[in-house]
Formats: sequence, structure tokens, C-alpha cells
Amino acid sequence: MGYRFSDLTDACQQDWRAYLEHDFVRALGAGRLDEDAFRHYLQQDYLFLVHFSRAYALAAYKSQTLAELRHAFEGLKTILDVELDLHVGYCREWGIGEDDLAALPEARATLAYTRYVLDTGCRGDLLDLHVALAPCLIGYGEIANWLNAQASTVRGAANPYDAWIAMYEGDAFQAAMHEERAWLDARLAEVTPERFARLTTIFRDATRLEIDFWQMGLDRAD
Ligand SMILES: Cc1ncc(C[n+]2csc(CCO)c2C)c(N)n1
Repeated sequence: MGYRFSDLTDACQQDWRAYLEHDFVRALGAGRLDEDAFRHYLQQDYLFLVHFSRAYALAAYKSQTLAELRHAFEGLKTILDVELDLHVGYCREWGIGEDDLAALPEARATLAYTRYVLDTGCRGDLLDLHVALAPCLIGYGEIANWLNAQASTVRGAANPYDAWIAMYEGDAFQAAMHEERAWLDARLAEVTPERFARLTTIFRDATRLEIDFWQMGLDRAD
């Protein structure tokens, strides 16, 4: 007993590194990612964020305390008022209008990932749901930090994806990532080895679905 978040990443190190260091991420960092691949990713990520908002609503439903309910409410509010607005604005800069977003067909990788998270949350408790969300919430912050540590990463106007990296390295996002880590560390400290094994399966599944999401972008898969 006495687990923490890093025990989850240690338990599936290979999948975790494959997600953080995916070819999509490397190409984005080097500024050589195909623009249509990025556009496809941005469109599907809009759908991802819509379902992600529903997962926060599910976290509210699964809350046992007022503090948990407030936490879920703040998360839902941030994603609706901040993340989705930012994303819609960013899509516009890439030539994707709001009408396009409203009419998007959902790719299989988006369907699989988002519904997996929602189903895991429905079946389990708040900790199961947070562990299913952790690759998303914590992974992107780690990706920005990993990219900044690579000599191949190009920053500034020479990289058309610089704003994407800037968003996830920013203080607001990094603070949210640390808060989520601390929440998970506190909860994981209490779980039995049997429960930890089940949580590892959820974390690994969600990490592999993130890998598929990157690959869907690269392949422009529907
Ligand atoms: C496939 C996919 N996975 C993770 C994220 C990252 N992300 C989505 S919402 C959120 C925090 C909300 O407050 C973060 C970090 C993404 N955009 N798309």
C-alpha cells in the first residue's frame, strides 16, 4: 500500500513513453507535422472536448462530498468557458469554422476513447473516473515539458505549432496538472494492491487510447 501517481506510469512505462513521444508529437515539436494531419486532429479534439465535458458532469454525479462536487463543477466550468472557447478560436485560425465543427463525423478513435472514459466512470467510482482521465490531464503537460527538453523541438515563429506547445507549458495548465497529480497521490495512498491492479488496467487502457488518438491524426483516419 501507499501508492502514488508515478506508480501508475511505472506500471505501464512502455505505453506511457509511446504516448508522450509519439511520432505525431515529435513532428509537431519539430514543426514538420503535416498540416492536414493537424487539422484532422484539431477537429476530432473538438469532439473529444465535448465528451470530456460530459465526463466532468459525471464526476459531479459521482461526488460524495461537497468539496468533490465543487471540484467537478469548477472543472466543467473551465472546460466550457475557457478550453472550448480557446479551441474554437484556434480551429478558426486553422481554417475550421464553427459550422464545420458542429457537423463533424466522429472518428472511431474518438468514439473509443471518450466512451471508454465515460463507461469506466459509470461503472466505477470517482477514483476510477479520474484515473481514466489522468493520461489526458497529466499527459499533455508532460508532453509539453518533454518537447521543451528535446534538441529537435523548434520554438517561436519558425514552428506553426508553437501556440499548441505554449498552451500546455503555460502556468495555468501546469498548475492544473500538479493539482490533479496531488489529488491522485492522496487517493492512491489509500488503495489496496488489488484495487491498484484494477486502476493500472484503466490507466493503461486510457494511455493506449491516447496513442490511437495521435495515430488517428497522422493517418487522417475516420
Ligand atoms: C485527445 C486529447 N487528450 C488530452 C487532451 C488535453 N486536455 C483536454 S481537456 C484538458 C484539461 C481541461 O481542463 C486537457 C489537458 C486533449 N486536448 N486531447
